[in-house]
Amino acid sequence: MEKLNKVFRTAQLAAIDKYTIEHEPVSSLDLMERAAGIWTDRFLKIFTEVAGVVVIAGNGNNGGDGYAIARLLNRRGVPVRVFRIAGTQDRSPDCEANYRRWLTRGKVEELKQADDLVLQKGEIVIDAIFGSGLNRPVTGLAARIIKQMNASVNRVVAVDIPSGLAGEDNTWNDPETIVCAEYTFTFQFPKLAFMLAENEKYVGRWEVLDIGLHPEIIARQPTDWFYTTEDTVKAILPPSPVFAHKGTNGKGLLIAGSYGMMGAAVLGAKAAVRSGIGLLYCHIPGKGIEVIQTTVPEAIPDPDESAERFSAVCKLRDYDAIAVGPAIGQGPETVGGLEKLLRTWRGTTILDADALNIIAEHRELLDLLHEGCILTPHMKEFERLAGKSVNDFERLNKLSIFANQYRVHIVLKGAHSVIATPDRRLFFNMSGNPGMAKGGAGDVLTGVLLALAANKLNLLDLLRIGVFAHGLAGDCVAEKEGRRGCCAGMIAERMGEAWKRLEK
Ligand SMILES: NC(=O)C1=CN([C@@H]2O[C@H](COP(=O)(O)OP(=O)(O)OC[C@H]3O[C@@H](n4cnc5c(N)ncnc54)[C@H](OP(=O)(O)O)[C@@H]3O)[C@@H](O)[C@H]2O)[C@H](O)CC1
Ligand SMILES: [K+]
Repeated sequence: MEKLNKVFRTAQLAAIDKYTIEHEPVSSLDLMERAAGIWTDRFLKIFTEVAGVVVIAGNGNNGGDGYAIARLLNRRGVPVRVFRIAGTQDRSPDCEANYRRWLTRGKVEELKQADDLVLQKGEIVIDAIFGSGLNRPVTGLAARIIKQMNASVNRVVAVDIPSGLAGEDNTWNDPETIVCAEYTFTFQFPKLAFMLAENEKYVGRWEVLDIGLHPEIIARQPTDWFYTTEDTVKAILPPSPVFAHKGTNGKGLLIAGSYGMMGAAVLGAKAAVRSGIGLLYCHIPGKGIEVIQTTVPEAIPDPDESAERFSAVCKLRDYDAIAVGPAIGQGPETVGGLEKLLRTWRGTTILDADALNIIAEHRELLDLLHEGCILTPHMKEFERLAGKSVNDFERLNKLSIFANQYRVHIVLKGAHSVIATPDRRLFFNMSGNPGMAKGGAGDVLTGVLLALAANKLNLLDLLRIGVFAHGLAGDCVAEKEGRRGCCAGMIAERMGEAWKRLEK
């Protein structure tokens, strides 16, 4: 059964805690103890040589976690120093309880000014000032202390969320007063802010720790944000049919390439034939036949009447899906060809690269989009379609509005590629690595998606599967060759390895 990996708004977390406390049942103090224990175990697994830690604790429950973590680390033999920020308000009840428990083992030093935070070489700072309860930008002494932490060379590890970072929208925030952590161990759910590239400098590497919040409330709480992991894909990937023949595995058409730009067609075709398509037709400019035949012999060339570019698909066979766009250019004949295709073909249509650039320039074509359309822009292509955004969070909003307005599915490609559905849900992808940020990687994705669409998977499933598998293939390349050496051709080559890992 598919496990829905949900991302909740931080405002929903208190209700999830409350339900767990009442229905498990468990006291809130014991829940905090459990969370701190799991956090401490994971911290010591990742940070194996810890000379000492400095916990900076706030007054809310994030601070409570901090005091509990201090005690648990101290019990495991780690030298611990604990600081609190002078002049702040009363501690929450669970924070107070853990503050007192800590005082039985050590002292709490007060930071009256930022300079009081003097860190020893090798000490790791554990940031437990603010967690998911942050509701305004950090100011005053706490802000100065955060700046001091960020200026130090010591490693910083955040409890739940870097202090000062809001879980979702940071448009109103002061970037100078957010902790820049090297690692964040977060409780139960990733926060939406972790998915946005602009917050990477604060969150660092992050991991979700399962602290056993109640499954009933997790299932019941509504959200329109989800994330896709290997488990998700394994659960939704249909098994290969035992009695398959090339007809049952679907027939797809890839419209790609122009004279001198045939690489995109080759990459897309290679990826498609390695992703389970039964029959792949490649619509390429007349002069491109030899290129395709020599590089992807599995593909059937469907040459355009034009020797140099895409102008029209003369014969629409009984395709199950069509992908159009990689390196087709934006000349007038090609614009005409795309328009005709959108008017005559209403099946699953993957629109990428130049197809999107053409639509952005010829906005009347937007009206030809239909529910079978999948748009796969990278950030710049999306901006051409929907306008500039002040930050990643605003772009995410624009993405979901655009998908809803035109009733299409969109994959916004990036570090955590995100799928937007017509009903305004967002699905963040968890595979892939920075080594994939290379020319041609998008063409490979188009080929993968075409193969899955030809297999007649529903659009949301095929996108979650395809985007994840593409990222996984990139991870397979990076594991063997390193990130620097990763290139699009290698990702296409390794699709088979990714599929093997995902198939049951
Ligand atoms: N289920 C879980 O994930 C668990 C999480 N735990 C931990 O609990 C925190 C959330 O704790 P909470 O007490 O709700 O919030 P904080 O610790 O983040 O903040 C405390 C208070 O600070 C005030 N606040 C907010 N913003 C600012 C600011 N910019 N400057 C100063 N003060 C600020 C605010 O109070 P106000 O009355 O002043 O508005 C906050 O209430 C979570 O992150 C986890 O670490 C549990 O330990 C286990 C279960
Ligand atoms: K924190």
